Amino acid sequence: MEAIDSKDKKATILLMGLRRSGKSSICKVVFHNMQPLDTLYLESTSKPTTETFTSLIDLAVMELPGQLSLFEPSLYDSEKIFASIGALIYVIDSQDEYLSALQNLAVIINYAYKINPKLHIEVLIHKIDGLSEDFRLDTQRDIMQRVGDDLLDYGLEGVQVSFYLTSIFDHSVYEAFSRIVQKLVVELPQLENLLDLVMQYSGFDKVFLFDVNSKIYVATDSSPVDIQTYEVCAEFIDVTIDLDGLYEQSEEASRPTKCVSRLQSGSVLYLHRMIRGLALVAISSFGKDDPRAENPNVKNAISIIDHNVNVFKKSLETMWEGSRIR
Ligand SMILES: Nc1nc2c(ncn2[C@@H]2O[C@H](COP(=O)(O)OP(=O)(O)OP(=O)(O)O)[C@@H](O)[C@H]2O)c(=O)[nH]1
Repeated sequence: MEAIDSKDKKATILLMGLRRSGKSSICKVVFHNMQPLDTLYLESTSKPTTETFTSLIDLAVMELPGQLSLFEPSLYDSEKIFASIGALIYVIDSQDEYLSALQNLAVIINYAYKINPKLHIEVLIHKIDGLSEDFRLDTQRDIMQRVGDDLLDYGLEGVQVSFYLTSIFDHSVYEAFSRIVQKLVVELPQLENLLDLVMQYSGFDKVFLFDVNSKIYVATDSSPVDIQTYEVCAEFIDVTIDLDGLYEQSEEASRPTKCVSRLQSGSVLYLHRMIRGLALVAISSFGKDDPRAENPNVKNAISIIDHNVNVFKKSLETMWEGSRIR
């Protein structure tokens, strides 16, 4: 198992949960663009596996199979792993009876927190596609209450745990991963400030800094994220970027670095490739009747936007040079 060295700018997220809770499916869908329905036939994972991806920070997502006992000394050194990870994601199958998962989670938090009190603990209440709207919220409330009670029993009432409702059949799992990854990016506040400036000076309504391959956004401006806007921007990446060749250095120079598209609704989508597999994707939601949409000056505006975005790209390069992981 790889040790984590902060000088390598690498952060590790550990993915845990009972058998069949959905861990492999989440990894395949988010990091390998697998179609959600194809996960139905995934074999149960029997050994710890690690996915790595290069982004603003290098990330490793390590999956521990649910069938293993947590502290299986022959397979891995759990103390070393917990000491080195940045975040623990625990996946709970919300369509199944989840009391044993909650007991397992409490044991893990108790163990992990003692080794690594700075650890971010993140709980995915997963497979919510099978639950009605009302039932989703009831389930979330029930799980949060029970986890709170369990932590109290362990004398761990100060431990922060975050909860997300997720499914691989919509964008909720990307949204959850985005928020978790952002917790590991030390420069997030500076990035947010810079993106606010880009937005303000370029007339955008929303700006994301995406990891192109996974569609996780590693930063966004400070306005709230609306899931539909996220979807439109994420799909724009698919339309404009040939994923297969993205990281091929030899062709790097010949690839277009930018794409602008006007939707029927009048909205303008803008994508500009950055460093390390990242892309800035922004949207200006001009309504159909908005005179700005028909304005011939939109073209002039684009060159101003290009300039602003290039300034942002330079700042990003400088930031990357000096970056560390949390
Ligand atoms: N309805 C629904 N099913 C899901 C979702 N995510 C995963 N599944 C299904 O859950 C089943 C188990 O998923 P896996 O990804 O193999 O679970 P795992 O946690 O990796 O299991 P182990 O390898 O045994 O530890 C598969 O049939 C998936 O198709 C989801 O969001 N919604």
